[in-house]
Amino acid sequence: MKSDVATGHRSALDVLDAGFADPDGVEGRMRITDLLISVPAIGTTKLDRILSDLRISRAKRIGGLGIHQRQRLTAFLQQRESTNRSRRRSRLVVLAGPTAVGKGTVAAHIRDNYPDVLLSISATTRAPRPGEVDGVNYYFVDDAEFDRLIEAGELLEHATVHNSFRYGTPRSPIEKALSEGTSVLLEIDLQGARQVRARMPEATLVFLLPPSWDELVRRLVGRGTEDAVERARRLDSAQVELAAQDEFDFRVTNTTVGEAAQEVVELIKTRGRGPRWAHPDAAPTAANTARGV
Ligand SMILES: Nc1nc2c(ncn2[C@@H]2O[C@H](COP(=O)(O)OP(=O)(O)O)[C@@H](O)[C@H]2O)c(=O)[nH]1
Ligand SMILES: Nc1ncnc2c1ncn2[C@@H]1O[C@H](COP(=O)(O)OP(=O)(O)O)[C@@H](O)[C@H]1O
Repeated sequence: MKSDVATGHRSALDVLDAGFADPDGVEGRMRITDLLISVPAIGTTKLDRILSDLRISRAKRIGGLGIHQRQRLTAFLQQRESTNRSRRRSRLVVLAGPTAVGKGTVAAHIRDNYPDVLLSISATTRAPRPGEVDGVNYYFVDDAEFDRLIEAGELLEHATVHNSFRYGTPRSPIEKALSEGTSVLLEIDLQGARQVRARMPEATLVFLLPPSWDELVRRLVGRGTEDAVERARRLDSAQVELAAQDEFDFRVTNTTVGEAAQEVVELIKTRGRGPRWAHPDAAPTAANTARGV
């Protein structure tokens, strides 16, 4: 664990400024090596490389730096602080759950009402439905293009869903958004959620639950997009999918779309990671954990 005794809980930039202002004071006499080692994620290995890049010798103290060395060190620490700030703010959140629970509906509500969250647009080999727009709902591609995306490493995850078409998450828009401090929501199936967990353990996984089994069946029938045989098949997989809910960090019940969307957005904005690391208050509450499903 890093000790911040040397910097007294202040940021390294504050200590640097104090050292420049008073070269003979405590900060001015502080060694550059001690200052840099107090910065999170800088260890002895990185230290030498950073000092060499900044063209500062190990023996230097803050007060003894030349003007150009000061400028280079200040720019380096500013850049580091701003990168850390954006990393802290942005989250990758995966929303999954059984068929017809309302994943698409809740995700669309978030896209339309919370513009600061980026809803990832998947690539798929299925044909567009009436009203669906390429590049808005999905990137509609053929099998050859899907193979190319996989081979080029352009998909963060991909899976064949409901035994029929292939779906995958384009990697680069997500990496760009996260590096700019924008949170990203993926609405994907269970296989995809597991792949994301394996590849990006820092992602937050949210499982959307129906208020009851009967309501799930009503929604599937009410949507009217599958025939009776396909509905029966999907309900079988829904049983299997519901059994996986404990793999997820949080569970949100989709009783009303607006409230479920709001709960997901609150998880995006306030929870960095799952309960393994989060504050105890972050544990799912009785209110958002469905019973008897
Ligand atoms: N693994 C994975 N699943 C996805 C992706 N995009 C969508 N899905 C899932 O594919 C399933 C089918 O979605 P869709 O074609 O919109 O059909 P619908 O759910 O029957 O309306 C849903 O369970 C989505 O969560 C993706 O990029 N990766
Ligand atoms: N909170 C809700 N209350 C009532 N109906 C809902 C709710 N959320 C979604 N639905 C309806 O349930 C059906 C399935 O939703 P959909 O978003 O297509 O599910 P999924 O993407 O999980 O397969 C749709 O007809 C949708 O309008």
